[in-house]
Amino acid sequence: MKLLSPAQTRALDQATIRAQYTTSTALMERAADAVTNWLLNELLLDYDTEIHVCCGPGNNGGDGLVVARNLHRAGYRVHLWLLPAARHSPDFTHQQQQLPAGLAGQQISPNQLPAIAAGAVVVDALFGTGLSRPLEGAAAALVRHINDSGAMVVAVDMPSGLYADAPQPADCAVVRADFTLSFELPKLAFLLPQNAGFVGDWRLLPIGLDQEVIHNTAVDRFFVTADELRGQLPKRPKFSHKGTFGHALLLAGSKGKMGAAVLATQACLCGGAGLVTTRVPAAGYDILQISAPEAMCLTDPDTDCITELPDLAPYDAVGIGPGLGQHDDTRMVLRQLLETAQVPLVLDADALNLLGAYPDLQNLLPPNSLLTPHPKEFERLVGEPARDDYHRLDQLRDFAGRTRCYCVLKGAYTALAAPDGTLYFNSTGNPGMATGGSGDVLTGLLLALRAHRHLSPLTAALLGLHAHGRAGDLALPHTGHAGLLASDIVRFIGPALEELMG
Ligand SMILES: NC(=O)C1=CN([C@@H]2O[C@H](COP(=O)(O)OP(=O)(O)OC[C@H]3O[C@@H](n4cnc5c(N)ncnc54)[C@H](OP(=O)(O)O)[C@@H]3O)[C@@H](O)[C@H]2O)[C@@H](O)CC1
Ligand SMILES: Nc1ncnc2c1ncn2[C@@H]1O[C@H](COP(=O)(O)OP(=O)(O)O)[C@@H](O)[C@H]1O
Ligand SMILES: [K+]
Repeated sequence: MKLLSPAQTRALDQATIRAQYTTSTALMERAADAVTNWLLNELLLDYDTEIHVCCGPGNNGGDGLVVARNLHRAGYRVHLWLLPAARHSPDFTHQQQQLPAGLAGQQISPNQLPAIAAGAVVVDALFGTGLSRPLEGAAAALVRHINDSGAMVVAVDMPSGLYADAPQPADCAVVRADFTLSFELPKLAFLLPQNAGFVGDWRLLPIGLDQEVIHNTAVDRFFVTADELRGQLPKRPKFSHKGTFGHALLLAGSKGKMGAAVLATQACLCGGAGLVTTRVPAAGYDILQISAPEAMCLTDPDTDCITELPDLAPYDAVGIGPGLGQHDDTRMVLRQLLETAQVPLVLDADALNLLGAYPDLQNLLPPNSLLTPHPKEFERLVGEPARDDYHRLDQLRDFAGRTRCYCVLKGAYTALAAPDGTLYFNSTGNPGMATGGSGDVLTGLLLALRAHRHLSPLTAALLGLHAHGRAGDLALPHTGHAGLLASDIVRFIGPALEELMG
């Protein structure tokens, strides 16, 4: 799915009106009907609930007027509140004229705010994608009043006061919604941790916007869903053998962190690599052979950390980092790997920390390498804290462009930046995956997919991120959030990949 800017959203709106020979009022009614249906069928509003519909002066407010009208006609207890404004959009004015006699909107002011009971539902239709500046005066007062009310808040299209794809200044008033009902496509703002308290749970309501126009709109950011990835993992041919699916080499583990090597190895096996060899310090030999008997184990001469790079000739891809430690000798192994590798690389954890601590190593990164930092590792990698989540995405794009690599930023909605600066956001996963070892599993899975001979670096990365989160989602009903362990994610990698197979 494309993540459009507000200007592109407006253009899409207009193009839909032209392509479907419809009117902007009719489109507004579609949007408002979708919101009304969601309130009735998903939120299960009951007739006793006090509903406050708060409308701004533009088309977001126009949506709100239609929702209020719909609910009023259906017999619900609707209170309609309007913001004072110098100008209203034509569609707002039109919808205001359609209000039934029993539903008069009342204008609010900073010292005349509606009484909202804690058990009420507030429909926030103050501002949507047309927000042009931070809220002040009556709008800011109403937003703070809604936030303090304890009512359930459902935002139409956007929580009012939030920009769709840019940061807002600290301390400005933004609605804290329980649910945000957005039309057709998500907004970038929904995917960023700093906005979680405003957006709440977000849902997409289809309103029949023109698919051809969406298809032809050029964007550099995507929210990647299962529909877009299904079929991208090649089916295994009847006469395939273990040599068909690549031989992966993993360098992982150090004293006290051999489990990371085990998890990444298991994930690489479940990710479909034909053969997996894991290089561990000598102390890891029994651990690895017992816990991952399907993998081959190449021990380092050193007991506790990796000090020598094995011959890379047999391998189709190399992964390095989980539980690796940052010993000086290990750093030399990383340097040698970066200087000599002719096959795809996946770099994680301490390999990234070493790249951060010794930035000259970054100049050696082979193009198309895949790096998988979480935000802290990413900060070490770029050597500068981000001002906010938007700035961090800029840093991610810059890093991918500068190194010509694919760089992940892990979290809920993990982001992937491609060397051309395109951003892809993953749509799977759950908070149960916020547990030690989940990232090691991702590394192993991505390594398997990079060893696959028929996947581009981008497709491998997108499939891996999706399948990792999906495996976590498939594990969840069996484990619950607290009980979900990294090894549970491993167990469901196979089923998650199967869903994506051609
Ligand atoms: N595109 C679609 O797919 C569809 C879109 N639809 C709906 O339309 C919405 C977009 O409508 P929109 O463009 O009229 O903008 P909206 O958010 O109502 O605000 C604009 C008004 O607010 C004002 N204003 C702005 N900032 C302000 C501030 N800080 N403080 C005070 N005032 C401020 C601004 O005034 P101005 O900046 O000109 O002074 C203008 O009057 C979209 O979110 C969705 O709900 C659906 O109906 C159909 C399908
Ligand atoms: N709230 C969440 N929602 C979805 N995925 C999550 C969430 N929290 C963590 N994850 C995923 O779990 C993994 C955690 O990786 P990482 O922080 O490196 O863990 P570790 O270092 O313990 O292995 C990442 O792939 C991340 O996207
Ligand atoms: K809104």
